[in-house]
Amino acid sequence: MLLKNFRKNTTFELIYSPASGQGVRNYNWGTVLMVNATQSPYFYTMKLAIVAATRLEIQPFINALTSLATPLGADVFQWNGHTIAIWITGIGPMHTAFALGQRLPAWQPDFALQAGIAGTFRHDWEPGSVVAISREVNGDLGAEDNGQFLDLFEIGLCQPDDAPYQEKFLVNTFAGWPALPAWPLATGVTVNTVSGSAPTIARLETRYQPDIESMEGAAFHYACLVENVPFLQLRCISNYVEVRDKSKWKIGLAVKNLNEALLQQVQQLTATAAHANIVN
Ligand SMILES: O=C(O)c1cccc(C(=O)CC[C@H]2O[C@@H](n3cnc4c(=O)[nH]cnc43)[C@H](O)[C@@H]2O)c1
Repeated sequence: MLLKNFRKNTTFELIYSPASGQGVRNYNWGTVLMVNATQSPYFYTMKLAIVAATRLEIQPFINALTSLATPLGADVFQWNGHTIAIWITGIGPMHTAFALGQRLPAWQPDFALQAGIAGTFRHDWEPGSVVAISREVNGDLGAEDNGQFLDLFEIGLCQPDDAPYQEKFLVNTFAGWPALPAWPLATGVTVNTVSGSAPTIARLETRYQPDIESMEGAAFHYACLVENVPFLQLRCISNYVEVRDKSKWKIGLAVKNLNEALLQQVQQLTATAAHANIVN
């Protein structure tokens, strides 16, 4: 939140609650602050991290930012007084976890937003549809036992409710996010290997009832939950999870729709926060 040039005894509705900073960090959304001229002014700008596995997936968004915002450096922009950083992590959970493990604690963003294309298990969902992921599960972290897959929890190396897991899932409650996402909510499963055989697909569906498959979602949820950063994962469906036929993937459509949704979400976030700049 940025409060500036306020008049004596002005009240402000807290429109944006930062995850970091000082002074107002413990207030909730909707809190009305009374600020008087004897108090030090609080200057808050939102720090937003946009996370993607590949640059290709969010290139249209980066192009839009380049024309609408002020570049502050490589992959860092200023928009409506807020700082937006683009973090390209690489494909898969390992690359994503390492990148976020380095960057989240170092930069401490107020919000993190992951955007990417994904496969869907739901044959009634259309390629090009955008969803927000409400919970994630690791799909291939465990052991094979004589042809049967056992996940970490079934082996007993982890308890289903060991923090930050909730019954095996990495749940986004959207706590700290300004509003519930405008897109349908979906369950995501994260894999190292894109599922492309009937037994693997059946195993994942039976165990976890996922709607969406990606290669980074669980790592993003895990990192944000551990670092206590409010987060949102947006995915746009590029393909069905089925026996691999890349010729059927609608990557162009998925990237287009993903980037429209991403721009809309970021505009909403920055505009809401910018509202705090308005001085009466
Ligand atoms: O051409 C290939 O064989 C190939 C193999 C693995 C991945 C790719 C990608 O282009 C995926 C990039 C990116 O997209 C996400 N994604 C998209 N569809 C799926 C899916 O069905 N299952 C898992 N991940 C998917 C993923 O998050 C990657 O980052 C191409």
